[in-house]
Amino acid sequence: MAVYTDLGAAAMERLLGEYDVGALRSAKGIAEGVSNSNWLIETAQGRFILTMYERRIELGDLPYFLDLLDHLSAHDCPVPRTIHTKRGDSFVMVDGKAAALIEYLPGISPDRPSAEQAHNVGGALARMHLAGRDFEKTRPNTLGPQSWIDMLEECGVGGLSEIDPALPKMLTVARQTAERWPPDLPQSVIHSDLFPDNVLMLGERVSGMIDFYFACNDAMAYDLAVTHAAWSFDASDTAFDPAIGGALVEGYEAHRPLANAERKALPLLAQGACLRFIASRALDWIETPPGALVMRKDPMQFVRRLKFYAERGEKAFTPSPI
Ligand SMILES: Nc1ncnc2c1ncn2[C@@H]1O[C@H](COP(=O)(O)OP(=O)(O)O)[C@@H](O)[C@H]1O
Ligand SMILES: N[C@@H](CCOP(=O)(O)O)C(=O)O
Repeated sequence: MAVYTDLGAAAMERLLGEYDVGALRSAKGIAEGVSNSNWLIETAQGRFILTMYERRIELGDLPYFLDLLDHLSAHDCPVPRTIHTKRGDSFVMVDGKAAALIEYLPGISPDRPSAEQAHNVGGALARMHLAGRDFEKTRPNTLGPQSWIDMLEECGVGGLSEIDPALPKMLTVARQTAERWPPDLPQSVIHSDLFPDNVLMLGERVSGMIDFYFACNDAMAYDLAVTHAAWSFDASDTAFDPAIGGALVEGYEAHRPLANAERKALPLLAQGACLRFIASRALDWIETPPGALVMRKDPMQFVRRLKFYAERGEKAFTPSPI
């Protein structure tokens, strides 16, 4: 579940009163998600998402994330707009916590994406990268190569091996990958966490890309590699689906063809993407006590994907027509 804060009816009405969205009709907590509290809000004017920022988010980064939604939406990307208060603010403070009202977008996150859906997600990602190039705010990637090493070191060899005996080795792999990390690939705004649960779809069409709270300025090809690693494997992780991976890359390149250096870098970028999720999941695993309300995600899932990318190299990214 992801409603960490109990906002009573009066507090909710007061909060919504800051906005020009009409009278509050209902507010329902949303079960999905792990980081923030989310409510589906209905007012006389329609539906909205209210997000209260609970963990991992620096207040100083909120203008980047929330203005980015407006920028991308104004550039015809399927991204929800930020609703501003009557005073023009993009977020409000409630008992010391920041909260923002976001446009509601229809759609369902796919659990078994089709190749056509993957193709369209690749296209939406490329269009987002193109639209992000003239976004005036910047934010560094705080989850870049050094952070994987830092997070794994924070877990400690003992902590890692308690999760799985194969995990401590990832510290060496992270150091080696960081040393080989390509420094100068073309950059833009990247989502950097475009998992299926952060995409809403209506049939084959992408109706929404959400959860931009890891967005930053970094290599566009890295974002494609993250998305590839997040979408192209079946839930049991036993199989890579070349039709999904191929369609994703092909859909991306229909809008933004990759430069040779980007294409060559993809296998390493995908290994880095795996390390980023291995490290954050391992740290979350250690910091989240068993029995907590939040589901712990398995770091070993991305150890297996990392091995796949190391073995398969460029062949993992060969486009296959849908
Ligand atoms: N703009 C939106 N339109 C429709 N549903 C949304 C929107 N934003 C979030 N949601 C819903 O809320 C859930 C959790 O949102 P998310 O931003 O992914 O939370 P978290 O950061 O906690 O993972 C999503 O799975 C989706 O169902
Ligand atoms: N996609 C990440 C988890 C990020 O959490 P979120 O709740 O902010 O989407 C992973 O799978 O490890």
